[in-house]
Amino acid sequence: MKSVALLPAGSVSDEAARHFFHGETVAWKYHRLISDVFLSTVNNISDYSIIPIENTIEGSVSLHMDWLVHEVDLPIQAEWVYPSIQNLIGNQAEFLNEAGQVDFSKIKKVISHPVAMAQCLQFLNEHLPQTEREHTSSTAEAVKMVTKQPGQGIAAIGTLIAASNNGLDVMARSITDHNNNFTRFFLVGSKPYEAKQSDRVKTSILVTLPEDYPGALHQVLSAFAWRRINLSRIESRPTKKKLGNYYFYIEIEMALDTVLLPSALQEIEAIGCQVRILGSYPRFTYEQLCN
Ligand SMILES: O=C(O)C(=O)C[C@]1(C(=O)O)C=C[C@@H](O)C=C1
Repeated sequence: MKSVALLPAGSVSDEAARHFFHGETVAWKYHRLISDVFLSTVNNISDYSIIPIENTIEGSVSLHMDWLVHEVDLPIQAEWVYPSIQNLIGNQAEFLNEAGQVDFSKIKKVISHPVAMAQCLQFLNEHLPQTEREHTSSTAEAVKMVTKQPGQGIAAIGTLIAASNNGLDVMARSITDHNNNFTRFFLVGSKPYEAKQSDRVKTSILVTLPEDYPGALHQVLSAFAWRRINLSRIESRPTKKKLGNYYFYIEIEMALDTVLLPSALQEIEAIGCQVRILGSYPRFTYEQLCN
């Protein structure tokens, strides 16, 4: 049986994990903090960790990217996407007006994970413009905190499962800025994930340029361009060693052992760049996992 570390029960990660591992027997290891999710696999307590890495509305989850790159050396073994559906959750009785309807102006504070909150800004700005906002380590943690502080006027943004697990009401459903809101998850760990196959394979690399000289990034990209290798994402992030020094995180739409890719990477190393392979892994669409 596989053991898998992830954010708490009722988080979006939990929903996404159950969708990905549907039909497999898994021992779930829940952790409050993403650092502990990573460390569980680093310390061989779990086979894999589940990491939310990118969101349609919010973009990269920087804290998680930084852990993946700077703090651990855990290869990416799979990628999948899952819809992030967020809801406004609380004890409805606290916020009713005389007509028996929920009056959002009675809410004193809204709490949630910063990425989840950022996905609901239009709703918050329209319905709760003056309300204090506070961040938590996950959406599940936010919903749990509401039950620990009854009568304080606190509402949380989180999943339907978290509302039902904690006996709370859903006061507004599906409040993200648009409905086509997905989060991309990585499965990381040292064991290859072989239970499901996909014909779509990706490779993630980090490229560090030797120094800041004109055309350096152009040279890197041209190694892929003339070989007609498709890139699906490129992002610069600070190396954290010197202000103004960056590495490039690049996702390539092919497996590492595909004919042209090793020579492209050799060419990039030959111009003085450092290349680190973060993983070559199957990717699964939402629809693929639903079938
Ligand atoms: O807090 C949760 O529910 C999480 O699973 C974390 C997380 C994230 O870090 O991106 C995952 C998906 C949602 O987009 C919002 C938050």
